[in-house]
Amino acid sequence: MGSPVHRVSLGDTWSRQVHPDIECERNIQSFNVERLTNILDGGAENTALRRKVESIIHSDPKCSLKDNYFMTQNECYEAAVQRKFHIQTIAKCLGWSENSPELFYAYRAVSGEVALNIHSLFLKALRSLGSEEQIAKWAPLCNNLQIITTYAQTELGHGTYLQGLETEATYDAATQEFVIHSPTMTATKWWPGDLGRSATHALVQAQLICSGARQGMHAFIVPIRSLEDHTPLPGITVGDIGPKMGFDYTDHGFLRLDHVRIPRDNMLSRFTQVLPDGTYLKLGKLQINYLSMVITRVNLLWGEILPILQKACVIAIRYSVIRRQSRLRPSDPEAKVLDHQTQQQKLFPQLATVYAFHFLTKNLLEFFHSSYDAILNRDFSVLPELHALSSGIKAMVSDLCSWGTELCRKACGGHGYSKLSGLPSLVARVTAACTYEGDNTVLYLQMARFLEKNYLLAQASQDSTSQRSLPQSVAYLTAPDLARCPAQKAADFLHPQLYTTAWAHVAARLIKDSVHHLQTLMQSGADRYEAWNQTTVMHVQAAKAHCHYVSVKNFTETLDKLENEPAIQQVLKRLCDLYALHGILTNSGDFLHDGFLSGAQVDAVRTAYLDLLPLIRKDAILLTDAFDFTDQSLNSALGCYDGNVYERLFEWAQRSPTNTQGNPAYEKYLRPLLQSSRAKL
Ligand SMILES: CCCCCCCCCCCCC/C=C/C(=O)SCCNC(=O)CCNC(=O)[C@H](O)C(C)(C)COP(=O)(O)OP(=O)(O)OC[C@H]1O[C@@H](n2cnc3c(N)ncnc32)[C@H](O)[C@@H]1OP(=O)(O)O
Ligand SMILES: Cc1cc2nc3c(=O)[nH]c(=O)nc-3n(C[C@H](O)[C@H](O)[C@H](O)COP(=O)(O)OP(=O)(O)OC[C@H]3O[C@@H](n4cnc5c(N)ncnc54)[C@H](O)[C@@H]3O)c2cc1C
Repeated sequence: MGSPVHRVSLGDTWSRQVHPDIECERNIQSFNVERLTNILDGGAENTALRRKVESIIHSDPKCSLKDNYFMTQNECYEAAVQRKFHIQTIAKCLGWSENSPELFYAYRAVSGEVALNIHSLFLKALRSLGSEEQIAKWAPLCNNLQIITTYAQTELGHGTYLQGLETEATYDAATQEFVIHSPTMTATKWWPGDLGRSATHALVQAQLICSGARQGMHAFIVPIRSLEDHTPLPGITVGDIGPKMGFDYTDHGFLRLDHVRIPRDNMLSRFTQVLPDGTYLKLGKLQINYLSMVITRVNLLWGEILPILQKACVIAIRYSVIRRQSRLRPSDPEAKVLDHQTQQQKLFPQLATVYAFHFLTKNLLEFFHSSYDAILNRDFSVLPELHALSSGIKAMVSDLCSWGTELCRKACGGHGYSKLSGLPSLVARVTAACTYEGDNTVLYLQMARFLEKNYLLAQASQDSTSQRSLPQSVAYLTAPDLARCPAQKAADFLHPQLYTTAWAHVAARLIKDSVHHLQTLMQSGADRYEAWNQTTVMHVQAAKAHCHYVSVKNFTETLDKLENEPAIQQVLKRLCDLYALHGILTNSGDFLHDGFLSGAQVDAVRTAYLDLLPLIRKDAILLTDAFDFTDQSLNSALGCYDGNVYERLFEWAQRSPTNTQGNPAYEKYLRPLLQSSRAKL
């Protein structure tokens, strides 16, 4: 079972012996961990390929994350550039192409801690918004790192409201050029990754001005630094935005453009074009230029956000079987902290959530891949649903991953506050995901707008004879609804059909209430804009409930597909039950509000939920092992596979420069202070 040699991978003294307190957790396996790893990887061949790539990356010391926690911002950035450079060299030698699974696994092995991440997001934007000629010209330059690129959209004054971006791209028909200009201080681009110190080219999102009119946000490729000596080109002011909460390895930057001229061909023109005489052509809605954000949201969920909570769960749960604190009975030895019910209540919902989100994100990726070619070929029919789902799911997953990662950190007590646990940097990193690629509230509201439209369509079709089919994710809005939950005892709440229906009921009711409230305000004289703002709190609540429903339904459907794996199906069903019931308990007011659940039924939900905790407890370590993170990529003194927490924490602390570089403050201040007070003693 598994590959312990692969997992016991740090190669330090402590790795040779697995701590008995974690070893015994692995002695009785109620399911095949390796098989679950294969399922998570999407097949045994992917697991094998991933491990092969990991062993290549981990055998190169230049790719190591070992000393990261002791580095300054500058050192982190330099090390991340070095890792990027080495991975690129390895990829070239071994023929790993852009978007290959090998490259994806290589970045996973180094925990994504490489420079030039936005370079890959630029490439995705180029491939979605650029014409075939533009892709043929720019993609090879990017792939060979002949140019380094960034995605420069956000400005000092605006990030969310893209119609408010101030950077201008004015077409000059006389020279067939665009003049890119930052007219105000607030038009300064602010935040783009890889911009501060690395990028030679920026994909600048700017207001197109041509044919005498402002045409909205469009994407332009702008050279910003010399390819000879990396100095800023004429008209460019560029630099780093300074210290941040995290992401020390990324050089987030600022950019001001002073009437910078670029050729007409540098406007990405798959869906919109400016002809030589300045005529403007557009396919579909202007918001098609937002397509690159849809793509990035989906990809970041899978590649960046989800693994953070997975790792946090691995670290916190492994640590919680080593850490002993207090006695459950006076005569017992001290208990593993994971045996305290409250510790299980903190950690197991996070574990269940991250499994739910794994399958949810996988499904979203599949939906994205099945729609993407059609969109590129100008069939925009699925775009509204894809945009709504990617917005709402990005918001829910990043919100709950952020919440869950912080909870895992706190669940490790004092040691969770040490950077050496790995948890503080995970928290700092995942928190950013609630903001980048769209602030979560704003994204929930995009989902809410889609729900409102489809609710009204559902109503209209119920009132008429012709049935209109709704997008699949909102089809439940036309399904018959139960007014009361039929459950009579705790065990009834372990039926996926029952809790999925409960979530559908609550989501549909919250959508209905928010839309009706909006309409009531409008009927009483408020205009749509005012009425919308007065109901946004309700819309966000409805959007959250809908996303929760989608995730519960998706988890139950995933279980159905595992009928050939009964042991794995059983262990995942417990997580699915826990995920759904935990959601009901934390939002019980919404279920009680219209009498769908009674107080007694909520008590029964709690009983069912609490009964699941000890069942999950038995498999907890195995469920975290199944993610199959290497010790190098976890980079945590608390979370290693072997469980030798204290030895490693002690040894890693010795490496701190504060212990090896002497103490200048002693010479300057402490010695004089101590010596002067000694004279008085
Ligand atoms: C790759 C694997 C992993 C690699 C690892 C990498 C690690 C790297 C780690 C971190 C990387 C971070 C990178 C971060 C990058 C960024 O943050 S880039 C900047 C991102 N910025 C945003 O996301 C801005 C958010 N704002 C918006 O999206 C929009 O402005 C808005 C909120 C949608 C509002 O726009 P507006 O023009 O006002 O539109 P509306 O009036 O609200 O809507 C009009 C209609 O358009 C539809 N619509 C809106 N957006 C889209 C879209 N994206 N796609 C399709 N359709 C869209 C909307 O639904 C409306 O439709 P109708 O209702 O039918 O009219
Ligand atoms: C780590 C990191 C990396 C980033 N990388 C990039 C990058 O590579 N390229 C790039 O271009 N940008 C990047 N960004 C910028 C990021 O995309 C924006 O910060 C983000 O889109 C949020 O916009 P904002 O900062 O303007 O927030 P604001 O919109 O100013 O948000 C402030 C508050 O206002 C609320 N609010 C705003 N509008 C509304 C509304 N319509 N309705 C209700 N509430 C509203 C929000 O909910 C929030 O509470 C990055 C940011 C971070 C933190």
